[in-house]
Amino acid sequence: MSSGKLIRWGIASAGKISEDFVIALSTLPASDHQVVAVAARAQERAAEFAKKHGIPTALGSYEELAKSKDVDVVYIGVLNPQHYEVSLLMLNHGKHVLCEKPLAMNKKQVEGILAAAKANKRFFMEAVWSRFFPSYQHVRQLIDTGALGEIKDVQVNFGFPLANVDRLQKRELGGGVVYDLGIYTIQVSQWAFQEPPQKIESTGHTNAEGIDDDVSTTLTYSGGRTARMRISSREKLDNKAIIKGTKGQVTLIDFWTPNKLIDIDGKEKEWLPPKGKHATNYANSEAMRYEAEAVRQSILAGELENKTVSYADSLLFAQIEDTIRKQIGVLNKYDEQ
Ligand SMILES: NC(=O)C1=CN([C@@H]2O[C@H](COP(=O)(O)OP(=O)(O)OC[C@H]3O[C@@H](n4cnc5c(N)ncnc54)[C@H](OP(=O)(O)O)[C@@H]3O)[C@@H](O)[C@H]2O)C=CC1
Ligand SMILES: O=C1OC[C@@H](O)[C@H](O)[C@H]1O
Repeated sequence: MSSGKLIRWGIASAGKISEDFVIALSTLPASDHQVVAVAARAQERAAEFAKKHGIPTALGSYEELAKSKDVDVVYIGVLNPQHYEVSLLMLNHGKHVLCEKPLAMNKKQVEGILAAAKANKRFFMEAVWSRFFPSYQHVRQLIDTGALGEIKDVQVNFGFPLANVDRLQKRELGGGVVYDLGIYTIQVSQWAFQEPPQKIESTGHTNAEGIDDDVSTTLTYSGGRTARMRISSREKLDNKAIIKGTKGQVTLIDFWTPNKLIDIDGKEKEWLPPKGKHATNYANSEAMRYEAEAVRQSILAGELENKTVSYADSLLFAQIEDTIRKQIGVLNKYDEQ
């Protein structure tokens, strides 16, 4: 660590979400967060990215980033099938890590990553950024204080027309709507119920390559309470999460990136993150600033995990994803290893 409160980020991949994460960091105080290096599979791409964002070092491999002495924590924005190997690479070189969702291709890989984090005594977190929004923190409070009563039902839909996005549609790129969008609907249900589901029932459709592109799942919790979810890369859905309790309900609007909610009193409540210097590739990515600051706080406190997205959370997310994929018949080579 270079100073009392500064953390120095390295960025693994020069892709879209990596760029958005750097833009989000630029909205935080430079005395707290600095991006010191970016690495890509090709040096030129890293150099172009570094030039645009004023990053001092551009590296032509993730290995060089892992070995860098200037980096405290690595943000991993590579494609899904590479999350496992790049996480291990960084952890085994003593870096703290924030890795994009879905953490890995199955629960077994998640276990391997978490074992490496523990063995190396390094902070590790799956980048489930939604949970760090002020709106999610508000919902947490409503649940924990009993203001919503007993949570009975969660209804959540997440869909966009993403048929032309290769990383969602192609098996070798880690495609599948369960991996890409399902993680969000699962995590919001778990945010509400705070216990593992007792039953998981899914039906789904696949694309011509046999990759899931529209899936409906019901998670049943104790006492017959349910979360009903639909995810789709075929069409736009309402993208809301409605959390109903015995005393009231709350609705997260655009629930994966919710600046807004409809509160228990029926009124809208809004929190807006500041804009960065550049436009982002994905909607509202500046709000990744909340998770970035949580990572800093955890690292400064010497924590290996953050309670908002804990190791146990990531293991359960992966287990639910695995079960859904199995139920709809979308398994892949990682499931056989
Ligand atoms: N939190 C959020 O809101 C979002 C999260 N994501 C997650 O971020 C990750 C990356 O998504 P996104 O940035 O959209 O992806 P990109 O298509 O921008 O690719 C990201 C990086 O992956 C590497 N890559 C690209 N193609 C290949 C390939 N064929 N083989 C191996 N590596 C390849 C490249 O790394 P290099 O630059 O080193 O060449 C590329 O820059 C995914 O895991 C996704 O789930 C995505 C969108 C939003
Ligand atoms: O994380 C994500 O959030 C927004 C979606 O458009 C994208 O496909 C997904 O990766």
